[in-house]
Amino acid sequence: MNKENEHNHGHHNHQNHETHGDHSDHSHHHGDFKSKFFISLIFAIPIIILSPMMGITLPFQFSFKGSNWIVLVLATTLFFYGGKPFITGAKHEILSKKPGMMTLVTLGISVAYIYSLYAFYMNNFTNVAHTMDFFWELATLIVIMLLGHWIEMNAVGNASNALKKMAELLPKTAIKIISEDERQEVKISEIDIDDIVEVKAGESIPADGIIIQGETSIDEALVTGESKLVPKVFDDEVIGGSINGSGTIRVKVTATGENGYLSQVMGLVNQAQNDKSKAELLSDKVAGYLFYFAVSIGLISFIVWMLIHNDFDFALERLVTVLVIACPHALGLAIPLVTARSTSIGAHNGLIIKNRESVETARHLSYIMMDKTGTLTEGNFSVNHYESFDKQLKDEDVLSLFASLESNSNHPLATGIVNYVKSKNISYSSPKEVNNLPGVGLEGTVNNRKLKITNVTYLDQNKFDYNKDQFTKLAKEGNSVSYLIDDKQVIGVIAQGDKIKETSKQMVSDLLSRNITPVMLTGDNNEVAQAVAEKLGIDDVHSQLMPEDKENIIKDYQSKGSKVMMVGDGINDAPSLIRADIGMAIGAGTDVAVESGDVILVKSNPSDIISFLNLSQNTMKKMIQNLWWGAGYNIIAVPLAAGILASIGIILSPAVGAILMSFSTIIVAINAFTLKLN
Ligand SMILES: Nc1ncnc2c1ncn2[C@@H]1O[C@H](COP(=O)(O)OP(=O)(O)OP(=O)(O)O)[C@@H](O)[C@H]1O
Ligand SMILES: [Cu+]
Ligand SMILES: [Mg+2]
Repeated sequence: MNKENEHNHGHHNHQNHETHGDHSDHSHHHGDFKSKFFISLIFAIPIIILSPMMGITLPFQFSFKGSNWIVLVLATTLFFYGGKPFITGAKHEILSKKPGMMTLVTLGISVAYIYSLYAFYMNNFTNVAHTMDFFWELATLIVIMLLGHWIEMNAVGNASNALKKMAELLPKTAIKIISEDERQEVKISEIDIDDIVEVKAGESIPADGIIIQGETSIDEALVTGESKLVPKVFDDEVIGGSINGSGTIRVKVTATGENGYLSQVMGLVNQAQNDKSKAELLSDKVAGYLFYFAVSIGLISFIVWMLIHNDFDFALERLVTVLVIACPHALGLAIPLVTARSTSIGAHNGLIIKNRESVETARHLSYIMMDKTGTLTEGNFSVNHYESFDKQLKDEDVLSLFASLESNSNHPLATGIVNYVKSKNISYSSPKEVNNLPGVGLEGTVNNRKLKITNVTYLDQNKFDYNKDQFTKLAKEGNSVSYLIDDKQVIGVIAQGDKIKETSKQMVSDLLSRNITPVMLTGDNNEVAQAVAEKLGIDDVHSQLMPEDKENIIKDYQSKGSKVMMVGDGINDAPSLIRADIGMAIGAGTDVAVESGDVILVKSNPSDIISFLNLSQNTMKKMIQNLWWGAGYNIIAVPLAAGILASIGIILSPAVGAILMSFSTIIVAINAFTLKLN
């Protein structure tokens, strides 16, 4: 149930292209960080030069009488101006009761600022021994924080602007054919379904449609990932956003705007980026803990250093460094960046990942169940034998009856028969009162005769007489065999063969080498199922299944604790696609299957099953690496910042802490960006 709900909202998400997930909350500071960085830098330089404490590193001093006042004014301005994005961010976090990165940074710079005010007061208005102020530390800290966050934002932008790139695939205008000698350039938004548009060589296709004139080859890299020209002729489908090769074509538009293929994919990618996956919820949690961890370690190290050295300045510096270094910025981006990248790599390679959890589940799979027709085989049936058993009917008459009854069905067997009959120029009529018999065939009235087309299971169950030897022979040759019956007897037979997809065999052996057991689930007869399974190397075969059997088999395997993926294309596969831990729909299949799937294979190519497993494996690897770079590094960084190695001279200043914290984010972004499919 739960799962179905998820799917539903997946289909209404095209409106929210504007909305963004939590993690991009601060992306509107993007420009902010940049200009604030440069202006803050200008403020920081005199602060650093005029700060007396810089004497440690500089052999001479620039300070003069009264210069400390200049430092105070500049630093105060810098704190409020440069620190503003962090302070505002912290306010948001505290109001929503989720103290995190911004709160840590704000705590860090506030402690530094307030303490410096105190030092300033002590130095200028009391006779107490010299107290070190922190203004130059504050200045460098703010400047580096701004720089770091600006670079981070850029990196994040690059990793997640796949959507923008996709949107740019569609041209802005199109040439609409109004009449034979009138054409008009119109905006893309003004194209309607059934309009005819002309696409010249080298131009992008403005909308999904069917070629009604001309021939060409088209670069469909947006679905296939590879820039390869696919030949297209009359009646072939074209996808909006793909690029026309050498010929001029006229296209009758079948889908525009939000219904177009590209928009749908963009909607899915967008949704995937906004939904929180389990890994992401985990990283949010860790980020929350990190706040408390940093504050407690910071305070503890402050107290410990006070007890050891009784040096307030030193202790305070350690506190600030801890707060700064623990800024979980990287963590907030660790998972979303990887998923954004993974989803868009998928989409560009014909793998549409509707439910992102499937990427996380994929590594636990023990079984992949596959429907036969359309999944492992082409689903283009040729007719190998047909015969009449009724003396009144010629073989061709039986063939015509088969075609008549099948003519309204879009089952692959039906399409095979109708195409064959059309190619032989045999006429057929329209059926009446057609009724699908799931897992069996169909019934209906043709020329006032009540007829059924069924498989052998039905004949056996209902005790019809038929030629069993002939059946065994046809089936052993790899044929799906269907019978035509009236209420009393079998009046004809048709045997249809299908070709195994080229990449099926490789896919099966790849699965086996990954220790995933391939299982075939088919409604077809045992003999054909065995023949196909043997050719492919599949040992676990379930045949002559009724649609509900597939779901039950999946439940069965699941009840033993296994994770199961189902790959299918038919209406009858929809329940099992939903039932399975991952439902993978073949893109060329029925809409119902596609709606029920968590993942869609646009190219209908079995080798993409392996690509999906690879992508998911690589994605998980990157996520785990990123969790370490985003949070795990604190195991080392925080104690260092707290001064645990001070005894051997390793002490981090707050500014160095800030540099390290930015590094971690940049590493996380680069790591996500280098995610590959294979
Ligand atoms: N329109 C039809 N014409 C003829 N036979 C049909 C038709 N629809 C279903 N059948 C019969 O029912 C059986 C099961 O069909 P179904 O579409 O449920 O198969 P399936 O479980 O998807 O298996 P697969 O796709 O692997 O062949 C078919 O093998 C066929 O014998
Ligand atoms: Cu940060
Ligand atoms: Mg099927």
